[in-house]
Formats: sequence, C-alpha cells, structure tokens
Amino acid sequence: MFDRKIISLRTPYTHSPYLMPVHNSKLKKQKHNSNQDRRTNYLDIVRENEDFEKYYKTQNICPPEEWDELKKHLQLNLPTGFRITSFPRYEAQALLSLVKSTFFKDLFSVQNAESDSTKPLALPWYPDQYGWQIQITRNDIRKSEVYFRLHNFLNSETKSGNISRQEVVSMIPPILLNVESHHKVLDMCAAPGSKTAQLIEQLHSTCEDAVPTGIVVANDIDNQRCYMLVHQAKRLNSPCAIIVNHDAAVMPNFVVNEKNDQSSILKFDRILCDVPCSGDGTMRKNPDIWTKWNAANGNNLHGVQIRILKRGLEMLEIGGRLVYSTCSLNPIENEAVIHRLLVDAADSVQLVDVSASLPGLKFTSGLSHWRPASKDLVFYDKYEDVPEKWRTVVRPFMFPPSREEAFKFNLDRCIRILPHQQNTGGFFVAVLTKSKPLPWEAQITPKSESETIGDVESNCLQEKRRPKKRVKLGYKEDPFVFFSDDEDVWKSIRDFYDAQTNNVLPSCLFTRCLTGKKKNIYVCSPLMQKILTDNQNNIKIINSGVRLFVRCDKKTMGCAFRLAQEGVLNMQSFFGSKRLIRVARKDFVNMLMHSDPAHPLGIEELDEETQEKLKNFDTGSCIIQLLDETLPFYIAGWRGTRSLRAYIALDDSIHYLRILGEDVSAFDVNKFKKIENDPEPNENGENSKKNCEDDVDDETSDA
Ligand SMILES: C[S@@+](CC[C@H](N)C(=O)[O-])C[C@H]1O[C@@H](n2cnc3c(N)ncnc32)[C@H](O)[C@@H]1O
Repeated sequence: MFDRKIISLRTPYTHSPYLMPVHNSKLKKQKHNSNQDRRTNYLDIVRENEDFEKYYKTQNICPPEEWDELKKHLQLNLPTGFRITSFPRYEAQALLSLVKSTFFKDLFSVQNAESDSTKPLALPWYPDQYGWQIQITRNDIRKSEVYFRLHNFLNSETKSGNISRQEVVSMIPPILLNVESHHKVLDMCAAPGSKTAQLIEQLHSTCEDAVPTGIVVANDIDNQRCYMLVHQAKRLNSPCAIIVNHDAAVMPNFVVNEKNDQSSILKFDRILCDVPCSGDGTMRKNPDIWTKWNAANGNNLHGVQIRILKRGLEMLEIGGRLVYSTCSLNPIENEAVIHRLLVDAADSVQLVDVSASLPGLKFTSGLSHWRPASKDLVFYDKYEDVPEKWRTVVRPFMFPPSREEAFKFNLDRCIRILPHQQNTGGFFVAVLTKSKPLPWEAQITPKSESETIGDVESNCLQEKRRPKKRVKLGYKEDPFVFFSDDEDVWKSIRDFYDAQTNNVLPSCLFTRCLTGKKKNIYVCSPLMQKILTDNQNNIKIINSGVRLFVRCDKKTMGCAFRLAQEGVLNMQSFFGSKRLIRVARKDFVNMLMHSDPAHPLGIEELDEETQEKLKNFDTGSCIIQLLDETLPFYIAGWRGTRSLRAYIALDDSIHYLRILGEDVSAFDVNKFKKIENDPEPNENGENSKKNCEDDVDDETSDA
C-alpha cells in the first residue's frame, strides 16, 4: 500500500489552505475545475523534484545518510490519524476501550486480522492515549469495501464530535500550548479547525462538569473557511468558543469594558500561530506540491509569517505561551522567522525547551544555520552577495545568525519532525514565552483594520473608553441579542424546565434576531457574553454559543421551547429534576434503537419503574439520563402522550449504542452494495447521490 514510488493519483489537488487565500471567484473556478477533473480524468503525479532535493540537502535538514529514507517516506501516501475527543472523560475512556478492543479489529473485514495495517498504533506522546494512527491511507479506507465498517465508524464518530481525523503531527502544537480551563486562547489562523477543536477540548477536559472560565477565539482571514471553523466548534458544543474573521497580521484588539468607564484590552494566555506556509511537509497528502515546489514559495511567505507572529506576541499576556508552527520543512519559513522575531523582541521573548514534553516523539532540533536561495536556486551566505534583481525577495533578515551569535537564540529548541522519523508528514514547531512587554509595545498604535473597524487603537492596557460609534464591518452576520432580566420567554422556560437562575441563566442566553419571534435560543459562558457584548462593533464575529432551546409551539407542552441536544450535553447541570427522567440501561438502549419519530417506543414497552415515573411527568421536552454510574449519559428527549423517545441525531444514537457495547451492525450501510443499483457510480466506487456528504467532517487537506 505504501511501496509505490510513482503513484497514480485519483484525487487531484485543489486549493492549498497553506498558501495565501485567493479571491473567492478564483476559488469557485478552481472548485469547478477540480470537480470536472475528478469526473473526467485522474492525475498522474511524479513524486520527484530535483530543486526540492537540492534545496533541502543544502540546508542539511537531516544527516546525509538519512536523506534517502526521508525522500522515500515523502513519496508514500500518508497513514490515517485520528484522536478521541477528550471530554467528557468517561465517554472518552469508553471510546478508548473500544478502540483498544477486538471491536476495532473487527471493523477491518480482512482475512489477516493480525496484519500491521489492522493494528492501530497509540501515539506514545499523545496524552492519555487519545491519539492514534492506522497504517492505511484515508483514500484506501474510503475506496475499499473491506474497510467499509471502519469508514462508517470514523465518519459517524466524527460527525457526532467524538473523534477527529487529523494528521498526527498536526496534533502537536495544541499539546505544547498546555491549555487549562481558565485560559484565554487565541488561534490566529485556525481554519479548517482541527487544532481549534483540540484547544476547545483541552479547555473543557481540564474542568469536567463545569463551564470553563476561559475561552477559545478561532480566527481566519478567509470568510468561507471560517464556516469550517463553525462546523468544527459545533461538533463540540462548547459555550466558550467564538469564530472571528480577520487578517491575523493586523488583528484588532478585543476590549473589555469596565464599570468605571474604562476599557482594558484583552490579552491572551495562549496563542497558536499555525501560519499559512508552503506546506511541503504535506506532500504525502497533497502530492501536487511535488510539481509546484520552488524556493520562491517559502521566501514569499516569510513576510506574512513574521507579521502574524509579531501580532500574536503583541496580543499575548506577559507570562503567556505562544506556539508558532508550519507544515513546511523550510528554514526560511521556520527558524528564519523565529530568529528575526527574537532579534526584534530583544530579551522580551524566549524560546522554551519542550524537548521533554512529548515523550517518545522523534524529531530533530532546530537549525542554527541555513542558506537562503533565490528561485533559480542560487544559495547565498550573506545579503551583500544577493544580486540586485533578487533583493526584494531574498531579504537581509532571512539570513541566519553568525556562528558566534547563534548560541544566544537557542534555535535548537525549535522542533522539526521529519517524515521518516515515525512515518508522518513533515512539521515545524517552536514554543515562545513572553517575559515582558515587547520593545515596541509602549509606543505603537496598530493601524490597518482597526482604523476602519473601531475604537480599539491603543495597545496600552487601560484606556479611557471613547464614545462608541457603530462602524460598518462590511459583513452580514446577525447580531447577538442577549436576554434582559425581564425577557418575556424566560419565565415560562424557567418554570417548565426548573432552570436555575445563576451567572449563566438567563444573562448568557441570546438570540440572533433583533425583532420577531425567537426561533433558537443560544447560550454562552459568562466571559463569552462579556466579550460578545463589548466587541460586536469592532470585531467581525461569525459565530459563538450553543443552541439550547428551539421553538416548537406544541400545544401539548407548557412552554414554547424544546431542549436541543447540543445544549443538553454541556448544560444539563443547570436544570433541576422536574424535566429529568432517569432510565435503566434496557430502556435507554431501546429508546436509541427506536429514535425514529415515526416509530417511537411506546410507554408500555418500557420498564415498569420507568412507566411509574412517567405517570406524573407532563408531556413535552425533557432530559433523559442513563442510570449508570460510569456512563451517566444525558440526552434530549420527548415525552409524548403514549411514547418516550430520544430527540437526538442518528449518529449520536449510534455512538451511545456502540459505547454501551450494543450491536450496531443494523446501521452499517455498505455503500459498495448500494452501488449495484446505481446506474452511475463515481470513480471512487461511491454512490453518486451520497458520496461527499459522507465525509463532511473530514479534515479536508490540512495537516
Ligand atoms: C495552515 S492553515 C491552518 C490550519 C489550521 N490551524 C488547522 O489546524 O486546521 C493556514 C490558514 O491560515 C489562513 N490564513 C492565511 N493568511 C492569513 C492571515 N493573514 N490571517 C489569518 N489567517 C490567514 C488560511 O486561510 C488558512 O486557513
């Protein structure tokens, strides 16, 4: 499966998210063309590039004797990585047991059950064994009938937010950020969001059973890609996540308005700068990089990379931690950026030694010497040697420190992961900490976007609040309208659900419409409420909050809103026992098996004890809890006049049934069998009516 050097590819490469975003119309055109390509022809990509080889051999990114191994791995397709969502912990542990058990082996319908490909490998450096690698490519899993059960498992658990498919090296930056539940976290270049998801998980997994006091802000410059972030965040149902849409290099400050007519600038405890890059570490997944690679790509990105990193450090709290990462092997995009920053930041920023933080991870230390090159692959040792015509692209600050000065910067604390070291993609990561204000922080007034979008121009921590003038943000997201104390619908919700009035309810409930009937009611954490309220006029906010109530206007129910499953998952502790029904395992399983509204489980089919409890239980929306100390699942439910049913998505039902050890084979659709009745299956062997939707949660093409 991995042993072909020159591979005929069926899936053509489309838009690289690692490069600068292109104009929307261009994107649409590319999309159209790539769809056409997919239909009409396959792309043969030769995985060779002499310039690439010469460039990296010159940079000494690995000892010469390892080069052949490195190149061989770069030419092979990538194994599949996935991680288990780390909260709630009891659920993560239950899923982990499944992955380690024969259940997982049985997903591979292959003869040799002991073959290497069927043995998932727990990544030794991933906390709590939640990170895994399978020695089969994603394409093979998708296209081979023998793996259809595995494909179904990965798809449905991804959709229900319980696992995330992700290239394993891309899991490293969030781990090194050490996020805790009280941290304010900023992900500056976040889409499509696999690392954002990890950050949100870390925030929650460090404070089980409570709403974290911290937040995760996920930003991307590309408006369309921001909706990938919305999708990622939604899978995790966090009331502490917010998606925003800015150029990270000139990201406006978030403000917090104080009672005394002052506002302060919000500084972040943890920042991820997973910057746009040439992406040559992802060649195994995006093989067309072989054909496009040249030395200019890295040179051209250095500028935006340093600007994003500098802005990140400005937004970082003193004592905070920032991770800079790329999926490029190129020192110009990596060590040269870090070196330049360390020079400019003087002694206010330091590289952190994280060599012991990822036990078992093989990597090489950052380079202290490299040789910038022009597109024609001439290498230079000093700027004075660069010919006039290249001086605008090969810049003075791209050169390494002198050999005498190199020791000052500790560039060897950077980490480069090479593909042959543990059969992954290539990756670079550096961890920085800020020990005092940056030299230019006292003086600057960030220009740029903030000039057009609002009143947060000073980087001083405290400033007199200026009169707010509403500024046109040039985008059309609905407003965030928070409940006031006398909100008309709150009383009926509170009474019907026995909802606790506290620091979250009702002040953190909001709708997205100014007038008319409320349709959906969302909830966020108290800090998020403050941030949304204080920043609606100066930050382009795309999305935040979790849907907690949905209008249903059923005459049989004493309240106009039903509970939404996504809200129940993290907010159940805010409700008393009035609408809570606890059921034994047999009833719970039966209900999940009958979650189809057309065929609900009749009350007479439930356990006698449950029937008894339902006697004095009004009809309408409710929370159903499984009576089990180790797996106390909570789901949204509906008590009908003659039935009790789970009000949740099919993938969620399958997830709970799986974890409870039930047989879910009845839900296992073999799409290859369905093709027999389909007159025009596509070249992936998929039913043409259904194919892409199967993979909506796939981590597209990002590391
Ligand atoms: C390497 S990808 C990020 C992958 C992401 N961190 C993940 O793990 O899923 C780089 C992202 O940076 C975004 N980007 C490019 N230039 C940017 C800028 N100036 N500001 C913010 N985002 C930018 C791109 O749209 C792209 O989504």
